[in-house]
Amino acid sequence: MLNHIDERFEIKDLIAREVIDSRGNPTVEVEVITKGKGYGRAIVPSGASTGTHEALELRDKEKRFGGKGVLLAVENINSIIKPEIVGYDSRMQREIDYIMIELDGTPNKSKLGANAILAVSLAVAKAAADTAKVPLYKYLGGANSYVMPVPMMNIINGGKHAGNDLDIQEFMIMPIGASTVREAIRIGSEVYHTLKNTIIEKYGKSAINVGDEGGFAPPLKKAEEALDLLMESIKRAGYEDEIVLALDCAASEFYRDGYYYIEGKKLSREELLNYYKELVERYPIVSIEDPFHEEDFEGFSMITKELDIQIVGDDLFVTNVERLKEGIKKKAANALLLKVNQIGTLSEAIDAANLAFRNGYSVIVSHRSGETEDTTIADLAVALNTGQIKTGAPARGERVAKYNQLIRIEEELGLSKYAGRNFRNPFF
Ligand SMILES: C=C(OP(=O)(O)O)C(=O)O
Ligand SMILES: [Mg+2]
Repeated sequence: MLNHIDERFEIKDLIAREVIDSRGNPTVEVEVITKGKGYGRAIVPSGASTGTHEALELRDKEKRFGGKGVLLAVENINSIIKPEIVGYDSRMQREIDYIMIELDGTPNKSKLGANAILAVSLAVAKAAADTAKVPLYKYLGGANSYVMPVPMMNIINGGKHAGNDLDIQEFMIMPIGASTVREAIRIGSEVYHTLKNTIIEKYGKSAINVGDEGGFAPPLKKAEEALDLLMESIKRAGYEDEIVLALDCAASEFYRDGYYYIEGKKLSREELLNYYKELVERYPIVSIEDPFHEEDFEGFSMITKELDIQIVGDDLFVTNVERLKEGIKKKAANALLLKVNQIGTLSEAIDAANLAFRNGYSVIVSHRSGETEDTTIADLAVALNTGQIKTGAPARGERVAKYNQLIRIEEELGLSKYAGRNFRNPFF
C-alpha cells in the first residue's frame, strides 16, 4: 500500500511539556497522536560527562538561556516544529527528521535544541509503530530483529557520576555466559546484591550509597580496588565463568593540557596506555570506552592496535557520522557508543550505527546518566541487532525500565538469540 492512501498515520496532534529526569532536572517530553489513534510518547535523557561535540540541548543550567532552557525547547516545539509536522505521515521518519534539521539550521541543533528535536523524532516513530500496531523494535528493525543484547551493567560508579574519588567513571559487568537476556539480568542482579554485601563487610553500611547510574559508589581511590571488589563478588555469587568486565574511563574528565591526572599521578598518553595494559592483563576486561580524551584519535588508534579487546568511542564519536568516519580512517576504536541525544534525531543515530557495522565496528546502544522511564533504547538495541546495550545497574527505576523492556521483548519474540559471548558480532 502506498503511504498516501492510508490516512491513519497522519500526525493529528503534538503535545510538548517539561518533565523531570532521574537527577531531578527538567527535560522534554513529547506526545504524538495520529489520525488512526496511534500514540507515541518520548522523553529525552541528559548526560553529565558530555562530549564537546555533542548536539546542544537547551538546558536550564546554561546561564545564557536565563534559566529557561527546557521551557525554551518546549516553546520551540510548540511554535516552530509543531506547525510544520502536524499533517505529515508519521512513517516519513527521515523526512520529518530532516525538516527539523533544516528548521534549526545550525550544525549542532543549537537553535531549536537537540532535546526539542529528539523528543519529536522519537515520539513520531513510536506513534507510527503504534498506528501500525507493531512493537517499536519491529517497526524500526523489521521481521529480522531478533538479537537480544548483552547488558553492560555499571555496578560501581565513579567520575562525574559519583561522590567518591574513583577517576574511572564506570565499572561494568557483562553476563556473556547466560543463554537469554532474562538470565543475564538475573545473574547481573545477583552479583549486584553480592557486591552490596561485600562492600558492607569491607567498608561499612555507609559505603553502599549509589551513583547516578545505580551502581555503588564506595569510598575507593584506585581502579584496582573496584575491580577486586567486582571479582570477589562475581566469585562469591558463583559466576566466574559467565561474567567479563568492561570499563568506561570517560578520560576527557581527567585530561588537562596534555596529561592524564589519574589516581594521584600525572601520566602521558603512553603511560596511561601501559596502565590500561596492566589492568587488562590482571582482570577479564573485554571492553574499554573512552580510554583517552575526546580529541585524541591517535591515542585511540594506538590502544586499538595494541590491545586485542573492544575499544569504544563515546565522547570521541558522539554518534556523529563525520567523527566516526575520521575514526574509521584512522583505525581509532573498534566500537561505537550510540546515544540518540548526542546527535538529536533517530535517523542520524541509525546512520551512525550502519556506518559502524559496514566498517566492522560493533555498536552499543546506550542510556545517559540522567534518564527517565522512557525505554526506547531497549527497542533500538533489538531493532538494530547490536548485541550490546549499556543501561546502568539493575537498580533504580529508570535503568530497570530498560531491562524489563528487554525481558518483555525477548518473551514476545519467541525465537531470539542472546548475543552472549559473540557480543561484538552476534552473527559470527
Ligand atoms: C552514559 C555516560 O555518561 P553521561 O550520560 O553522563 O555522558 C557515558 O559516559 O557513557
Ligand atoms: Mg561514556
